[in-house]
Amino acid sequence: MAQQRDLTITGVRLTPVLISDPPLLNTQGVHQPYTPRLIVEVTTAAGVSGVGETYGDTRYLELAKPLADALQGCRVDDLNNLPILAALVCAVPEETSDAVDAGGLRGVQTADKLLLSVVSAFEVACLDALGKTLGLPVHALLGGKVRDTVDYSAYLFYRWAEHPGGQGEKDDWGDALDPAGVVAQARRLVREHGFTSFKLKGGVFAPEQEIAAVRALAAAFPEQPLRLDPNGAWSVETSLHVARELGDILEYLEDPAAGTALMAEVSAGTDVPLATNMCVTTFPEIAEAFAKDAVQIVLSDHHYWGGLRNTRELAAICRTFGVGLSMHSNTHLGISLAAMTHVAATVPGLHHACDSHYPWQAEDVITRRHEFRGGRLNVSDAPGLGVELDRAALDALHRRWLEDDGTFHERDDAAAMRKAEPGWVTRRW
Ligand SMILES: O=C([O-])C(=O)C[C@H](O)[C@@H](O)C(=O)[O-]
Ligand SMILES: [Mg+2]
Repeated sequence: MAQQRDLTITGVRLTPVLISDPPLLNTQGVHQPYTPRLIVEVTTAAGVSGVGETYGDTRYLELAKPLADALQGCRVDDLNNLPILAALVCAVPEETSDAVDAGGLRGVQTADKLLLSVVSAFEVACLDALGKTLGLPVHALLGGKVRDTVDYSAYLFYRWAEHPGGQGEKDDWGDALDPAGVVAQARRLVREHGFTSFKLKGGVFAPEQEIAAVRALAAAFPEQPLRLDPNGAWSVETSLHVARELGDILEYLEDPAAGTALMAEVSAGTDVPLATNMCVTTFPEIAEAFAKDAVQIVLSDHHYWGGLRNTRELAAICRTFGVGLSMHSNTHLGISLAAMTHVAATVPGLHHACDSHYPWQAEDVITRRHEFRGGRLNVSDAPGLGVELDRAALDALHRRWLEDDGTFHERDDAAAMRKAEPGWVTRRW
C-alpha cells in the first residue's frame, strides 16, 4: 500500500508541441497557423503520471527545463514549495521588463509572472498525479466543487477564411468580417456547443463597426449576455463613447483602454461594468486597481496567476473587495480546459460564463475531447483531471514542433499579420 502511494517524483517529461490555430484577428494582428504549447508530465515512484499545459514559447521552455530537473525526488503534494523551488533554480532572463506584453494581450510581463506561468503547468500535473494516486478528482484536492457544471461563453472572433498564403490547416468556417459574419459564426457556435452568452474580440475594426456587430448580436440573441473586448485599443474618450452606445446591452466591457490609470478614468465615467485580463494579471497589481475602482470583474487565468490554488487565492481577494471573477483564455488544449473547469467548479459566486478558445482548436492531446452541452462542461469526478493523454497525437504535434524551422516556436500575431500587410502597425482608436 505504502508503495502504491509513494508520491515521490521520479520522472518529468517536457513536450513542446505546435497546434493548429485558425486565422483569428485581434488588435495585435492575426493568429499564426500554428501556436506553441508545452505539455508537462510528472511520474511518481508508484508509476502514476499527471499532466499539465502552458505556453510553449522558448522563454517558457527555458524556465521549465531546470524546474523539471529540480523536481526529481520532490513529492507531488509538496505544492507550496513549487514556486520557491522555481525561483531558486530558474534563471529568469534579464531582458524581462514590466512593460505591457503587447504580443500576448495579457498584461505586464514581469519575471514573477513568467515564472508563475511555468509553475502553473507543473502544479496542475502534480495535482493530476496526486488525485489519481488518492482516487480523488482535482476539484476535491482544491476543497471540493460547489457546482456540477461550468458555463462557458461563445468566443467570437473576426477572422479570415484562410491564413496568409494559404498556410496551415484549413477549416470550413469561412470569414467573419462584418456584423452578418459575426452573427453567422455565433449561430454556428450555438448550434454546435449550445452557448448562451457571447464575447466578441474587438480592437480589429473601427469602433462603429464593432458597435454594429454587437447590436446585430443583441438582435439575433435577445436578452443573452454580450461582451466586447478590444484589448486596450481605445482611448478613454472612445471607450466612453462605446459604453454609451452599448451600455444597455453589454454584460461588461473588457479592457476598453490599456492600463489601470486609463481603465479607472473609463470606470469613473460609466456604469457599464469593466472586466480585465490585462491590467490586473498579477497579485502586485490588485491594490491600485481595486483602490481606484478601475475594474469590476477580474478574468483570472490559472496559467499566469500561477496555478489552480493561486486562482482560488485571487478569488478570495476579489470576494473580499466585492469585485467579480470570471476566467480568461488564450489558445489552449484539453488539459488546460480540464484544469480551468476544476478550479471554476470550486469558486463560489462565479457570476459570468468563462472564456475558452477551445472550440477553435481542432487538435488535442487527450483521447476524448471535452464536449460543451448547453454551453457548459460537466465537472469530472474521475481521479485527477479526468483526461487521458493521447500519446500518438502528442508525438505527432511534437514532431511538427521539431520539424518547424523556428518560425512558429514563438507566438507573434503582428509578424503573422505582416505577411498579409507588410506595413502593419497595431491600430488604436
Ligand atoms: O481576452 C483576451 O484578452 C484574450 O483572450 C487575449 C488573447 O490573446 C486573444 O485576444 C487572442 O488569442 O487573440
Ligand atoms: Mg480580454
